[in-house]
Amino acid sequence: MATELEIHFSTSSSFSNFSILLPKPNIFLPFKSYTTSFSAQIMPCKLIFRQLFEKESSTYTYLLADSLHPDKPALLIDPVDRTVDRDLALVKELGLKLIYAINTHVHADHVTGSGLIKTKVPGVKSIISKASNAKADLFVEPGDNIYIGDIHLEVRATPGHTLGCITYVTGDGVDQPQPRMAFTGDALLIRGCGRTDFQGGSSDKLYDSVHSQIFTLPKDTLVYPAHDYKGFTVSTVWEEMLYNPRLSKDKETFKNIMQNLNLSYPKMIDIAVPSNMVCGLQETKSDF
Ligand SMILES: N[C@@H](CCC(=O)N[C@@H](CSS)C(=O)NCC(=O)O)C(=O)O
Repeated sequence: MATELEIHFSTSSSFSNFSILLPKPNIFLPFKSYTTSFSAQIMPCKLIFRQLFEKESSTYTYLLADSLHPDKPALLIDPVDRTVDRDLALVKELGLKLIYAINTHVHADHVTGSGLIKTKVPGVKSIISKASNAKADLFVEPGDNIYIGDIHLEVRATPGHTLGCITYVTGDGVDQPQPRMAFTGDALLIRGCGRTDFQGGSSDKLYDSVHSQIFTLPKDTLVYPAHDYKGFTVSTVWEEMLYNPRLSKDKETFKNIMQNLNLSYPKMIDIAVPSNMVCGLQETKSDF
């Protein structure tokens, strides 16, 4: 089986990371460099990270894996049923072992791919919050950690878009990806946030969730949402605290903005919600 030489470069002045994958057996040479020249400082950079897009619902799925672990364990955050084959092909191509298919919440606009993934890759466990009341193999609560090899995601409760919304944040520690990364689902979008008009939504709760659980993270924490409708891919806690047109305001102004969004219901809501309550398997045989 082909293995990869993975070289990571990062600059001290920006948040960007990029990697070059070369076909070489079993050798990892991680570097950290500043500006254009290699520095003597060599730091392990373990994370394989990919942001994947599903265009009909404008949903982001995230692939994370520990490249230094012999098994290369991986997880997918918010997979979509329509793009499961693409995502699994990537997992295979990169030589990863998928262990978890996890959701930030019960989606209303598309069907989760986690149930379908379980039928295609035996052994994968689906994960959702206990507060969602949805079915899955494993349920997480605030303070829990999800491990893939030596990398972990911390579970933070961020209700408000739905009752059971959670944000997954990469661990706090020198051996964890730097800067930290927050997978905010629909709680915090880039220059926006999830609507609060169904599924137990509450603008009051959403404001408190984002301010207490996300805006308290280090300012350089990268914000990766579940959707973007304008072409943005990533933001930071600092940027959203300053420039989010809803959540940078005081709570009363925020509640007023949310009350007057006047959005039409997602086209797929009547199919997506019941299906996602059973891990996306309503149409096929559920194993729960
Ligand atoms: N038009 C889309 C649904 C768009 C939408 O309502 N998005 C949700 C997240 S998915 S439930 C949302 O919270 N949007 C916030 C906003 O400010 O746009 C469809 O028909 O699927």
